[in-house]
Amino acid sequence: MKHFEVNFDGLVGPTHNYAGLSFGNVASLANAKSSSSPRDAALQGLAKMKALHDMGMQQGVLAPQERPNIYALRQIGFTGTDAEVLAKAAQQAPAIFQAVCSASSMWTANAATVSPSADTANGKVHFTPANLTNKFHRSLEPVTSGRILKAMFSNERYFQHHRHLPDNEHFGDEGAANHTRLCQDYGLAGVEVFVYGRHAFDSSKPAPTKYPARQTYEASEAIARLHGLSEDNTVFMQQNPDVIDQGVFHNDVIAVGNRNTLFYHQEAFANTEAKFAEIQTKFGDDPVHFIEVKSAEVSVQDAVNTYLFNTQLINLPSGEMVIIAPTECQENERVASYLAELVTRDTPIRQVHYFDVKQSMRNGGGPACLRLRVALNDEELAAANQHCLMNDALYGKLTDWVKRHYRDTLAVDDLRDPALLEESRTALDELTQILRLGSVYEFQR
Ligand SMILES: N=C(N)NCCC[C@H](NC(=O)CCC(=O)O)C(=O)O
Repeated sequence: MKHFEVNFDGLVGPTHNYAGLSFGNVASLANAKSSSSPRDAALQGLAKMKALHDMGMQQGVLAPQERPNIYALRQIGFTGTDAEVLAKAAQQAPAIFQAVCSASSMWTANAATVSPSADTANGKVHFTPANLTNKFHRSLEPVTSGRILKAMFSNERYFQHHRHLPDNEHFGDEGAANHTRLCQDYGLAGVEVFVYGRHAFDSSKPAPTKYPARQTYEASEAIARLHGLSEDNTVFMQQNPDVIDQGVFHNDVIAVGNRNTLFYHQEAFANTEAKFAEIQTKFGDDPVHFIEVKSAEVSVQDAVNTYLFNTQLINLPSGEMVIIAPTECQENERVASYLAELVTRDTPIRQVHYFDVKQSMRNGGGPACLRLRVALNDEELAAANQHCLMNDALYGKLTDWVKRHYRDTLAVDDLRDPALLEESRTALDELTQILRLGSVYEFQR
């Protein structure tokens, strides 16, 4: 039996914009109110997916969500036709209106936490959509994320879907952005590492003071319970509260793991030594490569600005491990020279590939934010929705679809245009046919 890690990248939605919605995410606040290009954003994302497919990787696509979210506006009392609801909300509650327009579902590392069948008690692949309660605009995602994931992984013999955790900050869950899995091979039981920012039910424990800790310990524990993980293959680690206060709003902004390698910044975690010892014990006899980047080599600030750790660490079919990095890393002298040197060191990482995902980066979303990892064996892969898997034909269809439906530029003021809602629905209706998802959107139900 063969085993793969399949990366499902989020397709950027037609309303991609910069609204400054994410307190604690430095890029989101810095670029607030700039104009965006939904078309370029979607094409940049597709180019990355196609390039990984061309490298021989299994690559998938995760559909975006319907925005503006009229239903959320109706729920809070705006009435009338869809156009009237939009106009009233834009005028009376502009900040809320911008939040319901966000294309933030593109960052699919926050769509769900996924545990592969090798780790779970019942031998199925488990999915729990993230509730994303810390940000209103993101809390609108989990129901549709769950529907889309079910439409992609519908076979109950192999896949089990859970409801998202209680919609409350005590169970704040940010999905795979705060979860990484170390293993000797994708098909073997691995160690699932959950990284949380604070304890919700114990205020005596350390927590950041300036910016929010989005992921709680209690949420991480709940996911491990739901997925039927055993204590022997689960580790809970706290993120260093000081780095959250420096703009590290998700753990995947400061650490990334793949197979036997954890690439991380010296300041990433609290209680690092004891937790790494636990990871090594649970991992087994083979050594885990803990690749530490020292603050003297790359500062936390440079890591946050360039997303050195929001890189994808992947194994090519040849077995070589490579880093997929944003071009921001190449443009920063210290980070670029660090990476150039890293691949000459005695670690499993052999190459660096740079990608332009600047449209996403301006909202604090690097290559790793844009993808949800799902480790599957060949039977499970065959049971998944094949129309969501990247190949030359799908790439052609999706680039054509983007060019026909997406605007080249979008200013925050354009969001109030009722035509944008219609454009978005027309595009998504066609997309569900291309990806054979069925009626996953409210407007289709
Ligand atoms: N690190 C990972 N895995 N994901 C990045 C998510 C970025 C996203 N930005 C935003 O939602 C900004 C939207 C705006 O400001 O318009 C967030 O903060 O949740």
